[in-house]
Amino acid sequence: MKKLSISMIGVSLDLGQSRRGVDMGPSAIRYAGVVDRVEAIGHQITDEGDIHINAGLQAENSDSKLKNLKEVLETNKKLAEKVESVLKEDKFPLILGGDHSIAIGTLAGLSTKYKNMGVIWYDAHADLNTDETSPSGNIHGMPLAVSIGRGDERLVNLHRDGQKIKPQNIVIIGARSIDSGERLLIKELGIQVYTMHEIDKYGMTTVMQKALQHLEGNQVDGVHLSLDLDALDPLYTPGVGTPVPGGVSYRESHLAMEILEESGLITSAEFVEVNPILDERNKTADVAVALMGSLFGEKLL
Ligand SMILES: NC(=[NH2+])NCCC[C@H](N)C(=O)O
Ligand SMILES: [Mn+2]
Ligand SMILES: [Mn+2]
Repeated sequence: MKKLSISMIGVSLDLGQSRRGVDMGPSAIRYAGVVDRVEAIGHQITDEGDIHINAGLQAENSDSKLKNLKEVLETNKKLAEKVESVLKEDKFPLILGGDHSIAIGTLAGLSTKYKNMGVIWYDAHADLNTDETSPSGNIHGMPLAVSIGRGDERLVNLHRDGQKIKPQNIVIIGARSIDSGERLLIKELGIQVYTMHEIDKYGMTTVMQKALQHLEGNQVDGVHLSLDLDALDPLYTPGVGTPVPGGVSYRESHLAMEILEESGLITSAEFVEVNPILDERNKTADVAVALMGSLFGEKLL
């Protein structure tokens, strides 16, 4: 496997959703041993520290359609700049969340280099809501919509104006909680979604192969993995704010990461939604680091 030079960026933001604590995710993932794990495979990794915002505990604005918009914008702007600068040094960006709203900044930063980027969205949710369709007003349910140019223009135009990724370059894997507005958008744009149904029916190997074939068919110039720990069954990852039963297993997730690694297509990754307050003895961060092991080329033999 190719030796990478990885830049790890923590984003301690929990204001894209309503349950506090996911801002401590980067710290939990560090304690779970990410640096040693990745170095043992033979990669070089630099910890760039955290991007954070000093919002105190007051922030949540409960009846807004875009909760904590100001803080989410500010944090994502900083993240997009950081990702852009890491790419200029030819490093592999590895982003630790934080809630999933940080994908807005990640994808904006990545879009400065990759003009036809593929995205694998490994998640129980589609995160395709806009402020108009969201049942919660939580921005962590909106990052994919924002990145294809839908929703509030302050979010859509973050870092660079307009669309950052093409809807046909998105593959969602593991979905099992999709809101009605998201369902309409998926149908309207023909976004590829492999729900739990397809994973159960065809198996993870077939699903991942189809996902990668689809992206290769589109001649993508890079592939970003955005992995929300709630894609896994809460049995394995209890430390997430929006758990949904009936999820992907631990083994299936390792298999998915191994197939991504074998493809050699992944050019950046983020692991989000680890909430240590809701977790059991850092189990969820441990799973995140184990999956990073497989993604970066750890082998059983
Ligand atoms: N990244 C996540 N965990 N997103 C959960 C989104 C839940 C729901 N669809 C919403 O919009 O509020
Ligand atoms: Mn999710
Ligand atoms: Mn998500």
